Amino acid sequence: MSQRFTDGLREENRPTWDEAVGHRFVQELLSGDVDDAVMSNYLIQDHRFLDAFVTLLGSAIATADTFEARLRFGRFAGIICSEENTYFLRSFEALNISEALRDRIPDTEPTGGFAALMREAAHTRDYVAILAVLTVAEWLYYEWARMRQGPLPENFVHAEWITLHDNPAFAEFVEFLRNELDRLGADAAEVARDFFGRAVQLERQFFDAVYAQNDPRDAGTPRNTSADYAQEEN
Ligand SMILES: Cc1ncc(C[n+]2csc(CCO)c2C)c(N)n1
Repeated sequence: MSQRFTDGLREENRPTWDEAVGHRFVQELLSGDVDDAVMSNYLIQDHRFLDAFVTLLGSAIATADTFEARLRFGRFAGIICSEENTYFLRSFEALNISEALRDRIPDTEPTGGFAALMREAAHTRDYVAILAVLTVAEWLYYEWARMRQGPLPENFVHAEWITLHDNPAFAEFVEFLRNELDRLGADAAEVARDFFGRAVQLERQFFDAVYAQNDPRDAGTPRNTSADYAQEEN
């Protein structure tokens, strides 16, 4: 049997893919040991990621070449715009992160890079480019979430972020995305490889960035001397 097109894409990006799936953040999340400051950094940035992601999903709804695919994207958009958003809001409350504080935290470079990539893919109006980015974002998360061997962490902030990406409905959606990209990608391989590869790089950088920052809950206090917050003085 010949290799799936999406398996080939992953193989081309294997080292970076594995660095993301096996990232320190993932390991600490699965064992329930992520520091609150790190989790806060992650969730603040990821909540913004979601905004551009929903834009990308909208473009998938608009460009899909079958009614069946359009319906699946539509149902998925419904879930993300409801349950997932409340997860973020409940987590921000548990971590004591107010909306005002979130507003003071700038985007990290990977957050900005991801938003730009997703907007670029959406703007192409090319279903293959859109699928390539969506597939990385979903498949890579499914791969790390299903690596868990021990019990779920007790903290809901950790546990729910794992179960959101490790459940039968999500697995089925990942399989659907891969099938779509398998079906259409080979005839537009350059576009698929370009967007897929850039998305994998950004996934790894996104995890790296959460360890490169201060505790966001210190934003605006003297300890945080980053020029990123200089605007606050004005
Ligand atoms: C940087 C980053 N990459 C991928 C995902 C995964 N993801 C984004 S939206 C969505 C759908 C519902 O969970 C999923 C799985 C993420 N959260 N953050």
